[in-house]
Amino acid sequence: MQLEAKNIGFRYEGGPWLFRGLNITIASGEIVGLVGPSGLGKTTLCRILSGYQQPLEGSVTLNGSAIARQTYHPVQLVFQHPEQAVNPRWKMRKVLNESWQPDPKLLELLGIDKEWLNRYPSELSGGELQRFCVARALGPQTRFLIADEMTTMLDAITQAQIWHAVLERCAHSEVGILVVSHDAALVKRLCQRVIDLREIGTPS
Ligand SMILES: Nc1ncnc2c1ncn2[C@@H]1O[C@H](COP(=O)(O)OP(=O)(O)OP(=O)(O)O)[C@@H](O)[C@H]1O
Repeated sequence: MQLEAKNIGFRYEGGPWLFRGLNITIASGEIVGLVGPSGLGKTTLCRILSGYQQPLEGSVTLNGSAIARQTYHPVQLVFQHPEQAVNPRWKMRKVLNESWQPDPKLLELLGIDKEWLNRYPSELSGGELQRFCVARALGPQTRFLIADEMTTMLDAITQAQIWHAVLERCAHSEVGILVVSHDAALVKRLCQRVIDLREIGTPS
């Protein structure tokens, strides 16, 4: 299976083109890095790949077909700020089970304490909350994971634990991963190949 962005272009209203004619392909089971200086459009590209934003030009397809918008999205995005990704009025049990019921083994792998399920998001640390966002994104229908600075805010131990869990799960189900990070060492350690946005986006 392939996630493919073809000839995509995007600009925010009134702003310059962030990229045009951009092509990127990720295959099942592949771990690809995406790097580039701040403000170039990495997060915007992640939002386009995962269906949160529509490109102004070009298309994003899965095995050549458009991705249905109404159903569980096979391209899941986890970004840097988990507190912005959850409903503050829901307890964590409801947040966790929003789109699928993660199995106990995954919760254990991610170090999710059962006691946290009865708390509200504001009663958890950023690292604890991010574990839930990762679990939520790894449903059986997930084919690609877009990790946009997913562990940037976290300490080294939490970062290692989360990536260990993600790599194990994704390898098992051949989920392809796009790792967006300013941490060059992390990208080098995790990724089979690395794309520099400066080399694929050609604003004009
Ligand atoms: N909703 C928006 N409306 C207008 N401009 C925006 C919006 N979101 C982002 N931008 C602008 O688009 C550009 C690209 O932003 P984006 O967050 O995609 O970059 P980035 O490469 O991910 O940056 P960083 O590495 O700092 O996270 C920036 O100049 C930003 O100010």
